[in-house]
Amino acid sequence: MTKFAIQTLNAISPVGLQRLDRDVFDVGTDIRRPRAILLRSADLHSVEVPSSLYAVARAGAGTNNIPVDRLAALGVPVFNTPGANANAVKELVIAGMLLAARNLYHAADYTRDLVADKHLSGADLDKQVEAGKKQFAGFELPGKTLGVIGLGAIGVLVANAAQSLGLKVLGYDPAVTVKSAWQLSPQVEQVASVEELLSRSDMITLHVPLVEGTRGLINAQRVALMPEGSVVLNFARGGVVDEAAVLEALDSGHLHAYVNDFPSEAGAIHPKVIALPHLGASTGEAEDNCAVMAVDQLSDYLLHGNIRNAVNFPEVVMARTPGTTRLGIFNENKPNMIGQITAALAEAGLNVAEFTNKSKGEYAYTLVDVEGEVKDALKERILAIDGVIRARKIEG
Ligand SMILES: NC(=O)C1=CN([C@@H]2O[C@H](COP(=O)(O)OP(=O)(O)OC[C@H]3O[C@@H](n4cnc5c(N)ncnc54)[C@H](O)[C@@H]3O)[C@@H](O)[C@H]2O)C=CC1
Ligand SMILES: O=C(O)C(=O)COP(=O)(O)O
Repeated sequence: MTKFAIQTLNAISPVGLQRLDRDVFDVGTDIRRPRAILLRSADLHSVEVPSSLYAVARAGAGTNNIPVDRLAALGVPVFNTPGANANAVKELVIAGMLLAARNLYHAADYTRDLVADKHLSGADLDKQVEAGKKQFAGFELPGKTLGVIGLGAIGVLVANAAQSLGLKVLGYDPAVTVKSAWQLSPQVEQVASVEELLSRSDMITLHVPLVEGTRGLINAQRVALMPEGSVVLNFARGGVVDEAAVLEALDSGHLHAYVNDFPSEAGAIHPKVIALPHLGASTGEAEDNCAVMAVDQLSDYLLHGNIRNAVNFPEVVMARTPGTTRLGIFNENKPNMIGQITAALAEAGLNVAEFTNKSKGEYAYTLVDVEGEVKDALKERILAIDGVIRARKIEG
């Protein structure tokens, strides 16, 4: 059997990689015609998609670094790992709230300077510590209001944690899932608009994907709605915030701080910005969780054609029927596709043992287990059906 070649474009946790049986998979950075790409934040937009490619797996949540639509049109699923790094981000958001509320970043700089630059020690150091501390006096979290925009895997954890720290929590998500709604603390108040959330929050935190609809979500008009002295936390993506508008509001004193995970040239050196080097998912635990989930989903797809957690195709999982050959077929979501596919199978004299088809947006995916030999001519016949994008024969 030819091995599946998997190219890794970022450091992926060995806890995940070791789940790939090396008798079945070749794994490395230097693979020329990969069947699959396994990555974190590497930018795939500028990379030519190799014709050999069957799948892309993102060990993480955000897929804005991947040409998801272009790959869907080629019948290439893009997997991600929903929730696998959510706790790591939640903890950093809580840390970010405290950094801003207690002015910790500047306070630590102040004490370092007393020793490193001013060379103070002993009683002189104690004196300056006590004299300087008043400029860093902050505020406490209980009683303050946190607005959470995006109540998915991360937003729900942040909302619940903030609630248990004594904050009043407002949430906004126009497409909240049933799963999120079940997990969300009943004390979190859902508001009807971003505007309402902004005008009632002392701090806001963003947990939406970067897509066309969320680019520049926090802009000058919306910043103006926030109360004087409020804080913006952005652990989603840089592009969700119009940073120039936020910097202006920091300069005018309207905003107190901007804590984010996506440094820009202007932001990184601004005195009221705390810019971290994209650390949200950088814990051993999150890296292991994401790698395990990405690897398991990817190998299940390569070996069995099952699709779980693809952002561009529906969830299609079917147990293998012993003694059959499996076909995985991607097609446009339009009428009479199933009829034409099953007609082609019947013409070839093949009996269908199991069949499942699901659609998501513009595309659909079929898994079918057939009894008898699947000849190349049948695959060609299926590929010739108008609207079929890709067909793959998966041996048992
Ligand atoms: N800083 C970091 O290292 C990390 C950043 N992220 C970022 O966080 C994002 C969210 O991650 P998850 O919570 O795991 O994703 P998720 O898919 O579970 O949740 C996203 C939520 O945003 C909602 N949403 C979409 N558009 C919206 C809008 N216009 N207004 C309000 N809500 C909207 C969706 O309905 C969904 O409930 C990722 O897409 C990624 O960009 C994720 C992990 C680590
Ligand atoms: O999962 C995400 O969306 C992240 O932003 C984490 O990115 P990373 O895997 O740390 O490069």
